Amino acid sequence: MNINDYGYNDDFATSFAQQETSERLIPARISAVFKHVYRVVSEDGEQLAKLKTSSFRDATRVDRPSIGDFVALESHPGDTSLIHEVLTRKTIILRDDPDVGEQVVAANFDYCLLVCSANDDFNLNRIERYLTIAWNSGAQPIIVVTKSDLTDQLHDYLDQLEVASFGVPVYPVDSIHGEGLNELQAHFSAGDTLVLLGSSGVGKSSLVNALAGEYKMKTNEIREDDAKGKHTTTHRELHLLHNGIIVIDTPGMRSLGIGQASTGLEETFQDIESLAEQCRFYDCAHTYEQPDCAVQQALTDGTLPQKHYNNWLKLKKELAYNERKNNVTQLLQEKQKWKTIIKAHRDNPKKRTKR
Ligand SMILES: Nc1nc2c(ncn2[C@@H]2O[C@H](COP(=O)(O)OP(=O)(O)OP(=O)(O)O)[C@@H](O)[C@H]2O)c(=O)[nH]1
Ligand SMILES: [Zn+2]
Repeated sequence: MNINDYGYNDDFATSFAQQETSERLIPARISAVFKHVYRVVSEDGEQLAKLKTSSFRDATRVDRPSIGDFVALESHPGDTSLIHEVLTRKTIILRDDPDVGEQVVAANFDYCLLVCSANDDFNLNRIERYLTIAWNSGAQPIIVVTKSDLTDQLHDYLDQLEVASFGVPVYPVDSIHGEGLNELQAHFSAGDTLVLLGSSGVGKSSLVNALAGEYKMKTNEIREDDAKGKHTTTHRELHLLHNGIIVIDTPGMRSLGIGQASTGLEETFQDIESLAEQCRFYDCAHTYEQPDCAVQQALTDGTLPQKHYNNWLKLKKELAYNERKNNVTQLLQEKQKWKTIIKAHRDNPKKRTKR
């Protein structure tokens, strides 16, 4: 098995070369994430791996490997291998989970496919949300309109997308009969990694199967705890398709908040952002009827669609909320740090504690 087939390239090799260890390590990619164990692929083939405890003792959830990550592996063929380090990520999608906090949904993908279907589910606001996430991830967004065979209004949908996408490529496809697939396929090369963002039922799995030809999405099971004979299944997986394209499949993609995607928001709403720049009021919120506000004027003369503007406001609010929440978290962490320092000082007043 050649790790380059899995998207390993010079950038990751540079990150890998920075290891300072006497052990023999090899580069590997995380191809499945289970509760306490990972599946990795490397020149030694497919194997199970665990975190090397000493390397990840102080690691946050975000520091730990996620699907798509490249890692430095102490390989033990036939036994459980050890992950020493996560190599510098090229792209990333984060998700703030109310139960477990911030975590990495996927890493190191080249393209974000924003999948929507050409039927009643078609929703421009949702596309704008996905665009925001995609721009912020660092990967290139591509919009795929599935089920093109089920509508006679395809051109209407494509027109709407052309306005909203600012040059992001848009591909209509019919995954069942194969229409439009060659055009989409031509966008990718072997070794490219894709993630698909889209609501349940829009046709993500069908699209992957269609792109892959004979490939069928398979389900995976793993025996996690031999002593108790427990089985755990997962959907966090990375697949190498027969045409050399790599697809990350994770349920985390179905409902995503925009997190702190301020860059993504600027890209997605670049028309409003540039209107806002033209606005002559220094700290205008562009939200209420102010006769000379450039944004309000564009709304009035109809050059700025109201729906697009409303979604911008909504996502901006969500962003502001997330940032406030993050500040509170930082504040609490800071407080906790000082508590620890004060306690250490109290327990041992002579010893100076490091901040
Ligand atoms: N006619 C037509 N049907 C499609 C197309 N793509 C998907 N479908 C159908 O839409 C349904 C949902 O497709 P899936 O591929 O399972 O959707 P998904 O996005 O993977 O759904 P989740 O796994 O729930 O996220 C299935 O019945 C597919 O056969 C298409 O291009 N044309
Ligand atoms: Zn204004």
